[in-house]
Formats: sequence, C-alpha cells, structure tokens
Amino acid sequence: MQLEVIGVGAAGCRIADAIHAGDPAERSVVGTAFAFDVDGEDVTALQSIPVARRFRYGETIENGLNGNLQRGFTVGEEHVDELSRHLDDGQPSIADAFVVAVGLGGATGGGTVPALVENLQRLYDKPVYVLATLPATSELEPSSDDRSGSGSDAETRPMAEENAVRTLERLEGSADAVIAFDNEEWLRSSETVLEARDRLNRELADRVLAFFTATASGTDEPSGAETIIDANDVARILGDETGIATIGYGKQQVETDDGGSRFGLGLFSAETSVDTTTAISAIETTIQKGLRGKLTLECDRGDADRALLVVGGPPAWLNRQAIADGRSTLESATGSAEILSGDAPRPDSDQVFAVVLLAGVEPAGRLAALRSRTKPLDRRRAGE
Ligand SMILES: Nc1nc2c(ncn2[C@@H]2O[C@H](COP(=O)(O)OP(=O)(O)OP(=O)(O)O)[C@@H](O)[C@H]2O)c(=O)[nH]1
Repeated sequence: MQLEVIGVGAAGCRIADAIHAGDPAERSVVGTAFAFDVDGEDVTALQSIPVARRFRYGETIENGLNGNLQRGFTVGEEHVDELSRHLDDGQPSIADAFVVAVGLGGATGGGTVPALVENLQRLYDKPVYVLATLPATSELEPSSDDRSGSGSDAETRPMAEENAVRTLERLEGSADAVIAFDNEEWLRSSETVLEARDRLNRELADRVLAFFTATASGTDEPSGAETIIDANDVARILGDETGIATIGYGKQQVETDDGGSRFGLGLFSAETSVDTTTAISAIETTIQKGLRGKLTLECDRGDADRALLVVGGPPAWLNRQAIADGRSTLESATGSAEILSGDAPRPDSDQVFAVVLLAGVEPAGRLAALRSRTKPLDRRRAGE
C-alpha cells in the first residue's frame, strides 16, 4: 500500500518520523511524510522527515497550548486549511490511504487532528486511519516531578485522560478507524514516556510498517503471493465507522539454504528443501505470537468484530495449509466470520512473520477505563 503519513503535535510528529525512518527502501509504503506542530523546536528535532515537509503553525501561540484542548480545537479549525494546502506537495492522489499519527492527551495533536481528518475526508476519496497513543497512567497521577515529559503541572495530568476521550469523541464518524497504541502497556516498570518514547515509537512503527508493507497496492510488481491483501481488503477490515483497531506481530528467524537466491537471483522456489513439519511449526509459532502476544492495544480477542492475518517470509517457508489453519485459529479466537488472510512472499528475507490486525475491538480494557472515568460532555454541561 502507498500511504501519506501525517504526524500532528509532538508525539504524532515523532511517530510519523519513526515510520518514515523505518520505511524499507525495497518495499516502501510511505509516499510522503509530514510533520505539523505549533512547537518549532519539536519539529526541528525530528531526524528523518525532510525539513521541507515539517511545518510549524500557529506561530502567534505563546508558550504552547499547555494541555488546553478547547483552545487546541480552535487552533486546529483556524489552521486546517493551511495544513491541508501543504499536503498538496505530497502524493495524495496516488495514495491508498492517509495515516494520521497523534498522541492522545495533548492539546496540539488532539486539537488539530479532528479538523484535519474531516478535511481529508472532504478533499480526498481515501480512507483516513488515525494512529493514536493512549496516555500512560504515570501521566494521570499527580506527582511532584514531571515524569511524563508533556506537562509539568500536576493539574495537567488528569487532563490527559479527559483530552484523550474528547479527541476520540471528535473523531467519531470522521476517521475510518483508530489504530491504538497503549503507552502504558508498552512502558517497562518505573519507566516514563519521556525516557521510553524512542523505543515505543520504534515498536509502533515496526508494527505499522510490518502490516502495511505486507499489503499490496495496484502499482506493485507481481509478488508471487497466493492470496494478496490489498488496500480494499484493509479498508474492509478496518471499516469506516471509527472502530478501534490493534496490531499483533510475531516473527521468527529461519534457515535459507540456497546459494544466492535470497539476494534476488530468482532461484528460490517453493520446491527448495524446507522440511514441511519445520515450516508448519514456524508459521504456527509466528501466528500464535501475533495473535496471543502483546498487541498495540490489549483487548479480549473475542471482542474483535473483524480480523486480518498476513503471513510472510521466504516462499519455501509459506506453507499454505499452515496459513489456512492460522486463519481458522483467528476465526475461533475472535468468533468472527469476517476474517481475511493472505501471504507476502519475501525471497530476500530469512524471517517468517505474521501480522494480525484486529478491528472493532471495543470495549478494550484501557480505553473503556479512560472512558468510564470521563463524564460524557452532555452530563458535564448539565452540571452533573
Ligand atoms: N508513544 C509516544 N507517546 C508520546 C510521545 N510524546 C508524548 N507522548 C504521549 O502523547 C501525549 C500527547 O503529548 P504531546 O504529543 O507532547 O502533546 P501535543 O499534541 O504536542 O500537545 P500539547 O503539548 O498539549 O500542546 C502525551 O500524553 C504522552 O503520553 C512519543 O514520542 N511517543
């Protein structure tokens, strides 16, 4: 698939940067990556997105938005046309989808992304997938030191939770889907988001890239796959009703045994000698890791409305029966009949991988907890 990747706010820009940095040259999925932030220093500190694609907006805002999401929404509305014009410099017309990255909890990304997503939906006939982090609990607990790295005042921490829920409410009905990443789940004990963020962003980028590079776009060379997953399949599984999605990923190193075929000489064929039992076992193990291992957002597998599985690796290792069995495993784990599966041959690789996308996974524990602690806006307005 070909993606236009847009990061908004500090976290969103860093995540977009990590995706851009990890985009594999030989199987690139990032058409153009953009970084939008009101904080010029954060935009400047990025490593990978070309400088010409980084934009500071709202220069008149002094001292940032300080977690004031209401102000963030206003700033987003005010600047959305300006930001959308920058996107014309990319390749939106040939993109299969937009991926908009944001750290939920902040005011800049969380304030601008809803207006931007609405605008993208109006301007282009492409799905818009939001990639959103959930705030870690350490940010929600008042403490004497600034452990979160995003707000120094104890008063701002509970705000992260409320902000996250409000931004999600605003995205309702405009984002096609929200692929969630739970910072809390991915932090090691006593680690802060500030300390861990580069690792978290790499983990997230790895999964997002594993997923999208395993899918095909109309312009791709024939891959030799038995069942290709394309942009329409992804859109079908992610849906268009702002459902919450999560990604699982498993991989395993395998032996490749021919002289040079891994390097694109085309000698590697399904006939190459890989013991069938070993291949089946490798596929089963990676699918189990993808399905039962840590997801970007933890959830009950049985809550997923739809799911997608792509298994990739050296062609000789892609045992069709094991992939079909994996699909059945996914079917019984989710209880869903809306399951798609495909394969992604990688003649130049020595890894077997499985990427699992679960969609419509609510109520996902962490998200349900955030929502339950935040009063619906109508009750709040009524003074309850
Ligand atoms: N995974 C990840 N999460 C981050 C990162 N930086 C911040 N966060 C989280 O993202 C949330 C939003 O923080 P920021 O992106 O700094 O906020 P912002 O959108 O720039 O908005 P303001 O700072 O309020 O103006 C925070 O609650 C953190 O949990 C990062 O690099 N990676």
